[in-house]
Parts: sequence; C-alpha cells; structure tokens
Amino acid sequence: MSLAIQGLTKAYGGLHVVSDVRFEVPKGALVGVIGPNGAGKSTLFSLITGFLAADAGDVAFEGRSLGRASPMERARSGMVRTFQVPREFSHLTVRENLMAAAPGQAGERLIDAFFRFGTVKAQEKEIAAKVEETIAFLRLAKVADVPAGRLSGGQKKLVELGRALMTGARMILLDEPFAGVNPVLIEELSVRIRELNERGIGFLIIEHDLPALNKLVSTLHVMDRGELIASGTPAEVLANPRVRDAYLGGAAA
Ligand SMILES: Nc1ncnc2c1ncn2[C@@H]1O[C@H](COP(=O)(O)OP(=O)(O)OP(=O)(O)O)[C@@H](O)[C@H]1O
Repeated sequence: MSLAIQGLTKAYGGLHVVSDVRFEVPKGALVGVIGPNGAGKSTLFSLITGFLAADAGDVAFEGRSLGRASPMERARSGMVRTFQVPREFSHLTVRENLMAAAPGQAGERLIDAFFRFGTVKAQEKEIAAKVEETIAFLRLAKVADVPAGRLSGGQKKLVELGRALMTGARMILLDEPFAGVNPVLIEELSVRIRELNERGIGFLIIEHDLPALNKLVSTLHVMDRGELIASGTPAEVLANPRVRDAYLGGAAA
C-alpha cells in the first residue's frame, strides 16, 4: 500500500472541515477525490502533505507513518502536491522554475559548495539533464525561456506538474489540474498523467471536471461536508443516491 490516510480530522472553531477520513491509495494507482464546493477536499490534501497539522489521524506513505513531518520532509520521502492556483515563480522562466524544484541541490549551501566543488558540478549537470528531459516530456520547449507568469492556465499546470516531477515524487497529489485549462490542454495533461502513471507514479486527483477525471481514474472517493460518503469505481460512485444528493439537484458537479 502506497498511501494510507488514517482518520484525518480537522476543525476550525466548531466547523468540521475534514472528519475522520480514511482510505488507501495503492502503489501506482490513479485515484480521484470529488465532492461539492467546500466539501473539504483541498483541506484533506493539505493534511496529507503536511501544509496543515491534523487535529487527529495520521498518514502513512510506503509503510512509514509521517506523523508531524513537514511538507519538505514529505516531499523528500516521495510525495508532493500541486495547488489549485499554481504557485510557480512568475518572474522565473519555465526552465528556472523546474531547476528550482530539484531537491537536495548541494549548491544551496555555499560552504558545502566550496569544499565539494566536484560534487556540485556533477549534481548540477544531472539536474540540468533532468530539467531538459522534463521540458521535452511535457512539450514545453517552445516556452522554456518564457517567464512562467506569462503562460496560459494550462501551460502553468504543466509547469506545476513538471515541478512535482523534478522532486522525483512517486506519489503526486493534483488539486484541480483541469480548472481554467482549455480542452486541448486537458487532453494533453491527461495523456502525460497516464504516461507517468504507466511509469509507476501514483496520482490522487481532486477535480470538478468529472468526464475528464473519469477517463483517468480507476477509483473515486467522494467527500461531502468533511466526510467520506462513497468510494468505488466512477460508475458505482456516480450511481450512488447519496452522492447524487450531495450535488445540488443530483446533477454531478
Ligand atoms: N483556514 C480556514 N479557516 C476557516 N475555515 C476554513 C479554512 N480553510 C477552509 N475552511 C473551510 O473549510 C471548508 C472546506 O474547504 P476546502 O477548501 O477544503 O473545500 P474544497 O472541497 O476543496 O472546496 P472547493 O471544491 O470549492 O475547492 C469550507 O467551508 C471552507 O470555508
């Protein structure tokens, strides 16, 4: 089991935003999380990735309890998230954004760099090669030297995915990857996600675009008012009366 979400709970004042949510994401799986606005999906992602401290519950990744590990420590262990609103550095180019996301750059510590010049050089070369490979894989060559702030919504999502890939993550949590993305790039992003999944990277995806999500995932988990109300294949979940009730008038998303 790759990721085990074990009773995560979070409240603000009296408002239970995430209540005892538990499910597992098998190694290399493609899994979706859906639910109406305000259901607690983004908060759940923040709890899983350590951006928020849970009131109760825990997360285990690849069999290891993460307890109070920071987002950085969780990323180092192989799990990262993207955000609904991409957090790219808008003044940096696409290439620089990818470069900056690489972990463990010895060059970050100048004293280390002074004493281990050869190591730094070798590592920089390795990172530069990975950046170029990621640019090619995501078809971003044409915009590699463009400041990220000038990209379209869809291109920004590709950069965000690229930044996650640069960390070497084996599990990537995507928060609304298709929001504000044109249909052509939605298809492009979906193809890339599928290819990465075939290479063994697991994905947990929050998305309101159910037709696009259902083409990707094998399992859906549904949240409503902080609770997990259904889990199953997309067909099973969407036929579930409780899920239909959760969405206004039974119209999914
Ligand atoms: N820092 C906070 N303080 C108080 N309430 C919060 C805070 N963060 C989130 N909430 C509330 O928690 C609930 C869940 O928010 P969350 O963003 O996790 O939902 P969501 O399912 O991701 O929604 P959406 O689909 O609209 O992005 C909402 O009612 C929100 O107003």
